[in-house]
Amino acid sequence: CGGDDDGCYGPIDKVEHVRLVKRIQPGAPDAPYGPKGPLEWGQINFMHTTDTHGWLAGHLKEENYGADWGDFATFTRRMRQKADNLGVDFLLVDTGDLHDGAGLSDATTIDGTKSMPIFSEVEYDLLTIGNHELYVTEVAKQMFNEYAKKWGDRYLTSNVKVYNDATKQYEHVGATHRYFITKQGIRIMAFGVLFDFTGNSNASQVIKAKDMVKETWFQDAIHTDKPVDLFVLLGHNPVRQTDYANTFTTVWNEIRAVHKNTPITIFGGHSHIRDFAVYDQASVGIEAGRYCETLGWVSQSGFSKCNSGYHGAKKPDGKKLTRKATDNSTAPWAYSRRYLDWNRNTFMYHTSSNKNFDSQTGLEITQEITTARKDMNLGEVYGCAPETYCISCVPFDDPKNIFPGVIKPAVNAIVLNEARKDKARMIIGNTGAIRFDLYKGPFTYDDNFVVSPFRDVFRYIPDVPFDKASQVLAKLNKGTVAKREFASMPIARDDCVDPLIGALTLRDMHQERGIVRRQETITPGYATTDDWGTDGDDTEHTGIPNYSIPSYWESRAGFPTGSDPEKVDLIFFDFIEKYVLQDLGSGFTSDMVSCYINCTFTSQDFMLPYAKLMWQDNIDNCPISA
Ligand SMILES: Nc1ccn([C@@H]2O[C@H](COP(=O)(O)O)[C@@H](O)[C@H]2O)c(=O)n1
Ligand SMILES: [Zn+2]
Ligand SMILES: [Zn+2]
Repeated sequence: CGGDDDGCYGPIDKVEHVRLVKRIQPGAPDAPYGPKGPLEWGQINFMHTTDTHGWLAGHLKEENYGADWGDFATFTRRMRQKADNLGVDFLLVDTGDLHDGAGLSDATTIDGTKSMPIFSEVEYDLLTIGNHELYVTEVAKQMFNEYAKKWGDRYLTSNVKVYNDATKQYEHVGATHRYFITKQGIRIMAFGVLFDFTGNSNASQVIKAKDMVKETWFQDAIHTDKPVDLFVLLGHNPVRQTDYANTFTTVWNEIRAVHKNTPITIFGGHSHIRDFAVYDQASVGIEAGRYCETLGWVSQSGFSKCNSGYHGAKKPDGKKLTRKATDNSTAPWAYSRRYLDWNRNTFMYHTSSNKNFDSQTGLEITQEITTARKDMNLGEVYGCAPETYCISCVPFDDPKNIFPGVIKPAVNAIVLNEARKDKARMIIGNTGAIRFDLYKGPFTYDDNFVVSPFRDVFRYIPDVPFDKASQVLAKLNKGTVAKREFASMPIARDDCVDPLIGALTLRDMHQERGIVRRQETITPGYATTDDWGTDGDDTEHTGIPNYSIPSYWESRAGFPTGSDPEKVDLIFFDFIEKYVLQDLGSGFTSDMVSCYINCTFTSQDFMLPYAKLMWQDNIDNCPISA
């Protein structure tokens, strides 16, 4: 057991990158329980990715999401070819958040240096920007100077500007909008909008949607003399609109006020869920999950020579889409939607390609990923994790929850300033900084970024009276400050608000996320409920529990036994410094805050030493499967 193709999970080679997920061959006895049936093709067909966060190597420990960017590139090419053969349109769209979540994107000095050239090898038709492209100035500039140039008018950043060092002005990163005509004659007007994000560095400006829609270019675009058969609205926003998340509604209302019947098809993101929302009988929106786990599919028919420039096949595939957006729709538009699991079996099934699936380009991209991972030592093993610890599959206080199970003991053991080791300390973090479950088995350099990808510096205030410090966590979790500051964020529930974005917890409302190891029968995984019901998942899964978690965690160390200390060192990520200070109240100011270990010791730096310290048992014979 150990090769790529022998049907077993191989051990991780300490230095070499070895695919942990076997490359599934169709028809193999243990091929995953697969898609429920062929996709329904329409006159125009969209595939959608969002929140890929650097997961281009695929999920090396989860077979059900095991395809890599090379496999995906092959799949998209084959689907494009299939569309051409059917005489219909095919558009591939992405809605941002390309970094922060995996070693490939985050282990370089500037995020994306290695991953972005690989991402960019897939030919997208439309893309838009996510908040993770704007936290760090160098990343925002990379998008502005390199990828916006490369993607040209396909990159739509209607409300996002970046400072241009040459002109000394803030300029739209990509295009504000794009008018184009598809191969089959559909005349499209497209926009790309980011939610009202405020956590960006000063290298960028995010214009609120309510202000953007008043701008001349936008009004001109929706009042254009050119014929528009379809509006495509891309956005790094949840498609399910609430009082807190209403960017799409704002833009949608403006378009609808002018174009009463023109279809508006929407592609969202940011809340990391599978979702499909119906806006009206001529408008639907899809959100395709996160982390290269999901590929979204939307097809649409109803175009004719009376209502459009469409000149392609009337009934693609010999069938006709029949499902209207709403039950009482009188509009001609019919749709299908599907959430595809990101694995080779899915890709092969939907292209009927069997053993001939791989393409030269796809294999080359896979090779590039393998080489990059090797160069970056991403497969290097630092420890053998004794258990699987998850973020939300068990309650927050369960020993198998990642916060009590790993994060708190790890910061207690590793985040220590030697000069202050005799002081009692409290460490506070936002749960949103911990991005993924940690699996039993080899803990690699890559896993460090998978679990804790950000470079959030540990800062502290020395000698805070315990009675003040001990109130901070509850106040942060109550979120009064956060709600005021982030009133426009997509907040799901009061008890599980991530005040900095608030969106991850929306997932709780819609679905259960599963961990998949091997798939011989129906397995745990996404079991999605959306506006059309429960039939959207391409591969059926049983769900797994998904508990809500608070927005912040706290850990205590160096406390005297049996009593509370008079004072503590209060340690926290710089990312939440503003809120900690506000919740400490009067008497606490930013000049009291300094770096705790040093100003380069960040949330990327505590997991690897912890693995080296605590997880050395079985290190040379560390099994990956549970
Ligand atoms: N330096 C940072 C940046 C972000 N976060 C966390 O990420 C959340 C946003 O992620 P999305 O993929 O949903 O856009 C944000 O709310 C923070 O929780 C962070 O911890 N540190
Ligand atoms: Zn995201
Ligand atoms: Zn986001």
